[in-house]
Amino acid sequence: MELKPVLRIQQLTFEYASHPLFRRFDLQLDAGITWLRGENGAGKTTLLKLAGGALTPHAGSIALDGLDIQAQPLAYRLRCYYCGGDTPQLPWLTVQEILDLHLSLYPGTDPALLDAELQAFHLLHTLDQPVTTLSLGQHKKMQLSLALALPVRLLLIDEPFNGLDVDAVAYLRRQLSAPQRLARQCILLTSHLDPALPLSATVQL
Ligand SMILES: Nc1ncnc2c1ncn2[C@@H]1O[C@H](COP(=O)(O)OP(=O)(O)OP(=O)(O)O)[C@@H](O)[C@H]1O
Repeated sequence: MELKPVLRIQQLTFEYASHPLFRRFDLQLDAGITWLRGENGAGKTTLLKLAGGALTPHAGSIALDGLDIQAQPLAYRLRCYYCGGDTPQLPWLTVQEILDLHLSLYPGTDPALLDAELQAFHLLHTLDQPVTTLSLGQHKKMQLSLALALPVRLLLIDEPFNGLDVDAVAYLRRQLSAPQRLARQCILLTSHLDPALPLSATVQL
């Protein structure tokens, strides 16, 4: 019996006004980690945003476990999380409020697991701070805590190790390499350096 890919991108076309980036682009990913490589400007972040539903394809289809991103956008997005390291989109919220928002957006998340991730990243003392007062590295750690705790099928992580301190890099590497995680999750990550993780595939743009 043929196994269906977790993520299936078919005939994807997307361009910014001045940049045709993807023309009839195909990609199929199974569970495990895929390293997305490419020079600056190749379109790595754009592809993560397309797969995460933050950008809409101009043509073609993207499906996660058979759920089409355009036909079933809510069901699709419940199954994926995009960790982009961007600045906060709701800057008036505290860290705790951002986390609570995600807990309600993603039913089935174990709050104790999220707490454990926050503890491992030394963020528990920041919960009552406005999210804008986090340092860049702390903000990344907050997003990564969510990435590790949310029960999603597809994890999209832009440059996971950029800006992290040495302990956090080691911790993240251990968590991403856990065999139970690799068996159930499809993780697509970008990195200019070898991520030193157990990879299922490498995709060069
Ligand atoms: N909002 C936008 N409007 C217009 N062009 C954009 C926009 N965002 C990105 N681009 C362009 O699209 C191209 C791909 O950008 P993208 O951020 O996806 O590249 P990348 O491979 O992630 O690069 P890097 O390795 O530098 O992070 C670049 O040429 C960039 O200038």
